[in-house]
Amino acid sequence: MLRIAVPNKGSLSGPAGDMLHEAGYQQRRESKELRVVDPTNEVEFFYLRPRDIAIYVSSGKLDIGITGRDLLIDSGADAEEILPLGFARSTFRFAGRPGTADGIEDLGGRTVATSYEGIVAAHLADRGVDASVVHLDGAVETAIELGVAEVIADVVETGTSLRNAGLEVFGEPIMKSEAIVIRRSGAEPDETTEPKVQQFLRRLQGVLVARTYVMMDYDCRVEQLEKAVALTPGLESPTVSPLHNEGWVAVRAMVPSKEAQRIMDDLYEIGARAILTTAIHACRL
Ligand SMILES: Nc1ncnc2c1ncn2[C@@H]1O[C@H](COP(=O)(O)OP(=O)(O)OP(=O)(O)O)[C@@H](O)[C@H]1O
Ligand SMILES: O=P(O)(O)OC[C@H]1O[C@H](OP(=O)(O)OP(=O)(O)O)[C@H](O)[C@@H]1O
Ligand SMILES: [Mg+2]
Repeated sequence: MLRIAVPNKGSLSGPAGDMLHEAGYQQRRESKELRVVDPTNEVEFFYLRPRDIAIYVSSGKLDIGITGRDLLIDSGADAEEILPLGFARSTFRFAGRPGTADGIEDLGGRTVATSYEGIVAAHLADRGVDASVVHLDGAVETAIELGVAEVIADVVETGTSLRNAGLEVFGEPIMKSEAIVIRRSGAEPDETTEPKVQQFLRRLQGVLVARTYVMMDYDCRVEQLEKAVALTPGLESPTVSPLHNEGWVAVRAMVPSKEAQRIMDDLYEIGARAILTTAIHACRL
C-alpha cells in the first residue's frame, strides 16, 4: 500500500481532501479520523499536522505527502517537491508599521517575529543581516502591537490580516508558496511503490487539468480552419471531423478555461458557429 500524508487542519486540509476525493480516493468522513485505508486504490492516508508532514516523509516512514512549499522549506527536512497543486497560494513577506523599514537591509539589530523561523533565519543569514528571530505559533500580526517584535515575517494572501493590524509589507517577497506533493530527497525508485506513486501523480494532474481546461466544440468553414486551429491548438492537436454540409468541419479542442470566453469571441469573429464549451470531469494526459 502507498502511504500518503495529508494535512489534518488549517488552510491546506479542506482543499487537499477535495482534490483527493476528485481524484477518486476515499477520504475521511469526519475531521477526527487519523487514518483512512482505501483498499480499492491500495492507498493508506495519514492525517497529520501540515508542519509535521515533511518530517514524516523525509524519515521514509511515509512515501509521499501533501504540504505547503513554505512549510517544507521551513522544516529543513530532506524531502523534495514533486508536483505543485495550485491551491493555498500565498506569499511570505516582511511587514511592520508604516515607515519601520524599506527593505531587509534595515533589519540589522532588530527583532522579527514569525512562525517560520527556518525560512526567516536562512533568508537573513544569506543576506548577511544580523537580526533576532522570535518564534510564535500564530496570530503573528499582534506581536508588534504587544511589543514582542518590531517586524513580522508571515504568510500573506489577501493582505486583510496585515491591514487589520495596521501593518504594511516591505522589501522583496521572501518566497511564494502553494500546496505541493513531496517525497524523500534522492530516494531510489522502489519497484513496488514507484508505479503507485506515478499513478497517484497522474490522477492529481488529471484533476488539475480538469479544473483548468474546458472542452470546446465549434463548426467552421474549411477556408477558416487554419485560423481557427491557431486559436484552439489543443494539447496535442485538435480533432477535425467533416460535417454533412460540404465545406464545413467540426473542431474539438481543450482550451484553458480562463481564456474560453475570449477564444469564443475570436472564433465567432472569423465565422465559426455553434461554439460551445463543456466541463472536463477527469482526464489522463
Ligand atoms: N490565508 C492563507 N491563504 C493561503 N494559504 C495559507 C493561508 N494561511 C496559511 N496558508 C498556507 O497554509 C500552510 C500552513 O498551514 P497551517 O495549517 O500550518 O496554518 P494555517 O492554514 O494558517 O492554519 P492554522 O493557523 O489555523 O493552524 C502554509 O503552506 C501557508 O502558506
Ligand atoms: O493575507 P490574508 O488573506 O489575511 O491571509 C494571511 C493570514 O492567514 C493566516 O492566518 P490564520 O488565519 O491561519 O491565523 P494564524 O496567523 O494564527 O495562523 C496567515 O498566518 C496570515 O495571518
Ligand atoms: Mg495560520
